[in-house]
Amino acid sequence: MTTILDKILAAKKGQVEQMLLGSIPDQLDIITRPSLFDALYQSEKLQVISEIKRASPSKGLIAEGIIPADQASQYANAGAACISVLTDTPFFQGTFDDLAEVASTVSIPILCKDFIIHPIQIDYAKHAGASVILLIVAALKQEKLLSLYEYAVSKGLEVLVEVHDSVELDRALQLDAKLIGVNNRDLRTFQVDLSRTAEIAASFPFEEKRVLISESGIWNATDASKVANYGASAVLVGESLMRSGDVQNALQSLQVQREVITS
Ligand SMILES: O=P(O)(O)OC[C@@H](O)[C@@H](O)c1c[nH]c2ccccc12
Repeated sequence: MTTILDKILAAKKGQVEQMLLGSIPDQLDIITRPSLFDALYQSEKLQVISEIKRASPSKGLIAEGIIPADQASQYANAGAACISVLTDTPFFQGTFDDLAEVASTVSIPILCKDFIIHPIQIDYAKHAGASVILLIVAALKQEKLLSLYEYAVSKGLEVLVEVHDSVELDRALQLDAKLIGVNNRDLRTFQVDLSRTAEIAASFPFEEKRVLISESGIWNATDASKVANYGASAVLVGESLMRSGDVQNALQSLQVQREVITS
């Protein structure tokens, strides 16, 4: 069965070929951003990574005509730990220009949310001002995953490694990834199930100075408390914040108290 991830990755190969033919845009942003890991590790409150998300394959159009800089300022003012910017165009209607616009507006960490399969995408992310990139374990063979991980680290970037089951968690741990995200959305069926975070948390080595981030399907304080109790340090939230008429209130309601796990 061809999954949405297969389709996205096939399109991404074409985009990378185009990128390789052109030249990388000039580096726009030279500010040093604080470390996302430091903001999350042993935080007493659940932290929020808030996403700029115009559209998605599962939900279609979410927020047409938004201005990324405005949305980003609202997130930062509300106390977001990091802003995630989708840069994939065909499926999510994001761009590297969105990322650059956000980078020139806020000084908190910025995550480039894309389907990275080639180092040139990491160069683009860095040049547009990202301080963190996403690598999706399900999208990459281990050797490729490792080489992209090392390339990003060599460029001074932090890496969020996304997993969806315990086999993938083992692969993330082989890289010695410190920031590990579990996607509650199954990319084959689009079903969201917060107990995915519980599953991963059950075998997550919290005592090893790593943080677990619960991604997708977080709508309210009840959801946030659930994943905080499983052990998540942060949530990655797109749709519910994009649709909210009161970003400050919506975001702050997710910053629930959590129990700090120390070894
Ligand atoms: O809009 P949501 O359900 O709050 O989800 C946000 C984020 O987790 C989701 O956009 C996401 C998680 N992993 C990804 C990988 C690629 C693209 C998108 C994603």
